[in-house]
Amino acid sequence: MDRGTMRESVGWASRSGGGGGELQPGVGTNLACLIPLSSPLPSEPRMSDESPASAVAAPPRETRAVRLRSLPRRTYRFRVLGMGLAALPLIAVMRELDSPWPVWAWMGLGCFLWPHLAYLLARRSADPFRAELRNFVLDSFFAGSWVPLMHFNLMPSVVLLAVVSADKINSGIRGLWLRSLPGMLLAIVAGGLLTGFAFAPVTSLTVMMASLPILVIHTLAVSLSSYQLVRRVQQQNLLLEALNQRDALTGLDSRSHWEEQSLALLQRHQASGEPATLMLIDADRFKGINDRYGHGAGDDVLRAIADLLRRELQGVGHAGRLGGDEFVVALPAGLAQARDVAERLRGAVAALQFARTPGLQGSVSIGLAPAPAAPLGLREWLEAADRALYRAKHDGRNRTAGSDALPPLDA
Ligand SMILES: Nc1nc2c(ncn2[C@@H]2O[C@H](COP(=O)(O)OP(=O)(O)OP(=O)(O)O)[C@@H](O)[C@H]2O)c(=O)[nH]1
Repeated sequence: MDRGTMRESVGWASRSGGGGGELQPGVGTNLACLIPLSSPLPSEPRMSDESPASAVAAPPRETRAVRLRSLPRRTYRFRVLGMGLAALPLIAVMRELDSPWPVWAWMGLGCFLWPHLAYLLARRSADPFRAELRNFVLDSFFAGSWVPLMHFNLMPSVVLLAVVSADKINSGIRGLWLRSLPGMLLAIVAGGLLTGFAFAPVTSLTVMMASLPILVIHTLAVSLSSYQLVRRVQQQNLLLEALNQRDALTGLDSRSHWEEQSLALLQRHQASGEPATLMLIDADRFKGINDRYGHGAGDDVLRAIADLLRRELQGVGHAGRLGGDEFVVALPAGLAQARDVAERLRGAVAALQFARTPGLQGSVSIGLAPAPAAPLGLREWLEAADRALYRAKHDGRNRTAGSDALPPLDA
């Protein structure tokens, strides 16, 4: 390995390089879905690709498939409820207008039949998610058509249009609101032509009362769903943060988390003289272990080294995996104490036995460097430890060496 190659990125880049959404619609509060769905709806694949959240691992295919299949079922009861509530102001206005039977039939179709029909259509579709999107657009069409049929009665018209629009936006599905707009406008114009654009905007107290349930329940449902979404995002952020701080294979600090912790130690050292030594640990001839015993056995060795590190450190210092077969520890200790720790660790690694891989033996080389004085930083500290590690490798491996500013340590 070329130890002369210094690393980048806060001073370093891993030598071996190893070790290293979609926008989830938050709610189904469509007029058809007044109550938030218990879990986020899956979004369209194309949309998810564009979303910044797609950087986060997408759910496994099976989970997505199950969600897609279950979407119509989850939407169904909310569509039944939402359309049912919309029927209240509609009936109140139609009674006042003494509407003809086709208007009643249209209301009955939209409010009471459509939710069941939509469910059947989506369930029978080869692509239930897209079928549900079409259903959402048709929900808007119904809402739009009811406005002229109510002769533009102000309060229920505004409530229905606002609710149905808010639901599209609130669904989190990009473009859904815009896509449903033409259908809604078309329905308003078509209904207007049928009624001769009859205009009676004054809302009676009865109609106002009948409009309240959908208004109140919708507002509460949107608030609740937003609350749930925010909570879920908060929890996922915490989870992501925790994952970012850990190396997946060994459970030690991830590189970035280790850098944060160690920088703090270095700063304390430079501010108050707190002792600090860096320990850079590299598995010897690790490529050979992989080649001979397989990557699984190599992983076992890395995990075992990490376990020994944890046991040795007992929570003192910051141990991380820089990447590949390289570990690093920032110890709040002087060089002599750090050397003791390093030697114990080295001996323990050399004595490792692997039940699953008899004959497998590992060893590590370790470079030590005391913390540099200001203004030198983490980069320089790591470089000093890297030079020491280079010497340990060069002198035959399975040994500990001090940085070039120090007298060499015995193996
Ligand atoms: N099993 C396993 N191998 C890894 C992992 N990450 C990197 N490696 C391998 O670790 C090896 C590291 O080899 P090098 O550091 O280049 O050299 P080496 O064989 O250890 O030799 P010296 O360090 O000079 O003693 C490479 O073959 C990588 O493919 C990992 O997470 N698991």
